[in-house]
Amino acid sequence: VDVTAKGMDIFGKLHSFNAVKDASSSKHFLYDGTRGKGVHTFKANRMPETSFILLSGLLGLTGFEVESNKNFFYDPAAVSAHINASKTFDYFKNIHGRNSLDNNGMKLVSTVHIGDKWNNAAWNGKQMLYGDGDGQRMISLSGGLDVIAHEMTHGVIEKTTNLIYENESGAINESIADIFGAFAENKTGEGLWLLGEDIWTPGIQGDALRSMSDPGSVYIGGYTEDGYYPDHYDKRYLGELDRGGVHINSSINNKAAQLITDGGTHYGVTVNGIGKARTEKIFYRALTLYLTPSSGFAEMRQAAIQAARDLHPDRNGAPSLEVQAVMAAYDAIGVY
Ligand SMILES: Cc1cccc(C(=O)O)c1OC(=O)C1CC1
Ligand SMILES: [Zn+2]
Repeated sequence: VDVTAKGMDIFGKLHSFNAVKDASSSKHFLYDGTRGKGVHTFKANRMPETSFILLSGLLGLTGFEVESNKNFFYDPAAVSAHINASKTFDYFKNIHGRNSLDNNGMKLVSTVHIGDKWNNAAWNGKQMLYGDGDGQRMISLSGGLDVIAHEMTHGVIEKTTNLIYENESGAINESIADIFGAFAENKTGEGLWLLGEDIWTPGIQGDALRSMSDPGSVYIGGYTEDGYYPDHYDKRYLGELDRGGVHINSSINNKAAQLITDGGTHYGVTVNGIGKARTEKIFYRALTLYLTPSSGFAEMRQAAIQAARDLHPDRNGAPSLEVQAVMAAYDAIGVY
């Protein structure tokens, strides 16, 4: 039976959400049967991430049902994961007409409290996994809507283009996940372009895991020449760490997405922005129609231009403002 349940998220905010009451008992489950084939959130009781990922892959282990007291859930990390998975489901449904990750209502399974102070979140090919963070560098990752939408977008990518998760195609994979992570969170102001800001270093304000608008403002140490995330193709990381820099070079394409949206001048190239509503449709169409598993930066440029041209055709032989913005943005990051 679908009931309305309540619970606090990791920031102490109270939410009402759909849950299910077991017909034969008064037990409630964090299962929302109203979105696709369901949004179901579990807990892993700090099972080591290696064994959880192994058992999840081998036996389809998802963890344990989250306890409730009648219809009140008192596991904030689980409530956060449940709320944010529902919000991301709604984003893909309402904005892109996509019914869950596989466009066939696929059940959204999340498991929180994986590992001990695990500073990670991951999509393991079947579900979302969240660590609690160590409390210094990160807090419970399920509290970041952009993190959750990032993980779920890895699921969408797998079910569509399935960009190979290494080197340039891996960087495009990561960038697409950041782009829809940011757009699903849909914050106004600077927060829009920050990733993980809500769950990153609780002791420091204004910083984040990554910045899409100013990648070079985030220090990552010895991975890159100057120790900062790259904001131009000529500054890309060419080593083999991080599977060929998938979380590093993603910042280059992230900058292009931010320029297409907001406009701006980058390395002397000026882009006239076209706003979020048109940019997110261009990237969704590029992902689902034009990218291929081995697509790198050059193919990303062509896919975005083609998607923009489909949605905003040339007029009297001249490219539309949207196509011009895409071309200029990729010029600005040095991808021709
Ligand atoms: C925190 C984290 C660690 C390792 C991999 C990922 C991953 O999913 O690639 C990850 O999640 C993110 O990057 C989200 C956006 C903040
Ligand atoms: Zn990722």
